Amino acid sequence: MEEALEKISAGLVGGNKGRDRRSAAESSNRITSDEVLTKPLHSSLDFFGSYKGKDSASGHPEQVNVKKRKRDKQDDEAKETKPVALGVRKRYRVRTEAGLPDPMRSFQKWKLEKAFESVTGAFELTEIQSQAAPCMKQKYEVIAVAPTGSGKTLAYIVPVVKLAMNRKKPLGAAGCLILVPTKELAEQVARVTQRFLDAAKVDDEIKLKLVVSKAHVSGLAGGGSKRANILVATPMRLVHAIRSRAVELSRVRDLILDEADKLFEDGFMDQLDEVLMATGGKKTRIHLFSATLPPKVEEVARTVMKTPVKIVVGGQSYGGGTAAVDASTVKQRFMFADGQGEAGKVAAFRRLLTEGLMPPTLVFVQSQDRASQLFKELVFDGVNIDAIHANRTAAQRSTAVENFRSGRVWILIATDLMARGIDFRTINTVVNYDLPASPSAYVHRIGRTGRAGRTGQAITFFTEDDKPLLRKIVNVAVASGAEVPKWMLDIKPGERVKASLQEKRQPRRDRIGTAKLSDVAFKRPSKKRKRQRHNGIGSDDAADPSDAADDPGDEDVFQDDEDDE
Ligand SMILES: Nc1ncnc2c1ncn2[C@@H]1O[C@H](COP(=O)(O)OP(=O)(O)OP(=O)(O)O)[C@@H](O)[C@H]1O
Repeated sequence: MEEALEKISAGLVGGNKGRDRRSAAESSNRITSDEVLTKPLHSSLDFFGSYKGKDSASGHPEQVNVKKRKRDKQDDEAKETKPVALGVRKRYRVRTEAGLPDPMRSFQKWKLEKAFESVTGAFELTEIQSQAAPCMKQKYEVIAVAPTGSGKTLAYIVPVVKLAMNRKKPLGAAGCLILVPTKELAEQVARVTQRFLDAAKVDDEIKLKLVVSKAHVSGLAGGGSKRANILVATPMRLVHAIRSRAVELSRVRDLILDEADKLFEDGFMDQLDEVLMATGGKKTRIHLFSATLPPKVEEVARTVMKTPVKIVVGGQSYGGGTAAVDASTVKQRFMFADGQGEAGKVAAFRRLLTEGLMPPTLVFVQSQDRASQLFKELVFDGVNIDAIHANRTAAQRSTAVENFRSGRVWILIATDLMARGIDFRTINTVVNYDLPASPSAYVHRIGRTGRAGRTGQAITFFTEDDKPLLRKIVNVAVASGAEVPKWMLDIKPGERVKASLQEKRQPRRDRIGTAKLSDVAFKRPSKKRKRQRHNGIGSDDAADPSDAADDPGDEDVFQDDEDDE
């Protein structure tokens, strides 16, 4: 990550100035990558981005821009008196900077409340929606950190649609670009956006295009992107489209980086750089949305933002960054599942099954291989089970997701491909069969349950080998209000040192199997049970072990799936 950040800071510093960016970077005013990484540009902001300085006219970027934006006063945001706005923020645990637009209570004044209601089934906005939407509408660049399942997607979709509706002259090219790390998430965001456009009855004027496959890129080639107002894309596919001149991004006014911290990781960095170069330079506002935000990502992102404002909902700090977890909706449990090595984990999982694990259940493992092995191990147990990871074809992944959504599959085994953004409202349980590789991976994985005000539970297995990293993850759980046994907080400091080394280097694990299951209190079902059909899963030579947690290389695998589409 460090390496990647240095790469982007070296490449991007000098500002997001579109095609003249390189020359700007070469100018004598250029900030070196060292400066970016060691000297916070916004040292006058406290941890949550509140302004601490005394002199608002001293060149502080947010303050300057707040003044400039007085011209927007006539905008039709819900205006509330100051004390009411403060009360709303306090009640909502929203931390933000002074002088920003007041939070909105509904989208009534934008005449979008009915569309919003028809998509969400709700009239009231969530915290992040109430604060991020008016900021985006008033043309700030938003850094939004809010819990998983708190409606961040519509927090950026609604203002972007409102801005497009207000545009007097068509831009003649996409005005909004939404970038997300996986194909599954892009499809979901596009689906939500299209539903919102339809419900708002603006689908004739505001066109959406999805760019996640070769076919999509070819479809854009004949000037298709000129007829699209909103593009939703994954980075690699978009880069292909840029290189083949299938898209025109110079008119992009709002660039939304959803799961922003992921997009700033190694595998995506060069692509992100290329996308930024193709967008509209100074005229492009960049927005970051995520439930987790490491400080270095924020620092680097701010170097390419012009009017950044930070909004944090219910955030806790972890490892110096911000994570938004809502422990009131996700009950977190940790289970020691060792004793028999990997067989101990299989036994523990079967115990959960016999005790009545609440489906639908999403089970996370650390690699494609392990997803295949666990599937093979459980497929005879009489539960409807499937697996999803980047080594399956696009069609297999879509079927797995569809079957899980519809309830035909109760237990879905997944790699971290499914850890971010994916919205299955009804997931009751998340099982971290393998400990996540980092606290942020933990936050995103457990956030697949307890969404949109529902409750759910997250059960995390760990073994002796996991103890060093466990402490960091337990810290996030505790900070979010979860209760853990005291001994977990007593892991020795020496082990904590090891944890920093081990992060992202997950332990080598034995193959998942039943070799030592003699002591397991679970009756294996008859072998006669018909084997579930499961294309592509379970072959020994199947997978590339590098389909590890948080591996942005997952996207590379997507590129090979064209024939399925
Ligand atoms: N105001 C609202 N009231 C109730 N439900 C809502 C509201 N806004 C959005 N939702 C619903 O909440 C669910 C989660 O929304 P969304 O996927 O945008 O969450 P998110 O914050 O982006 O989560 P993640 O961090 O996991 O990506 C969706 O099913 C969405 O329809």
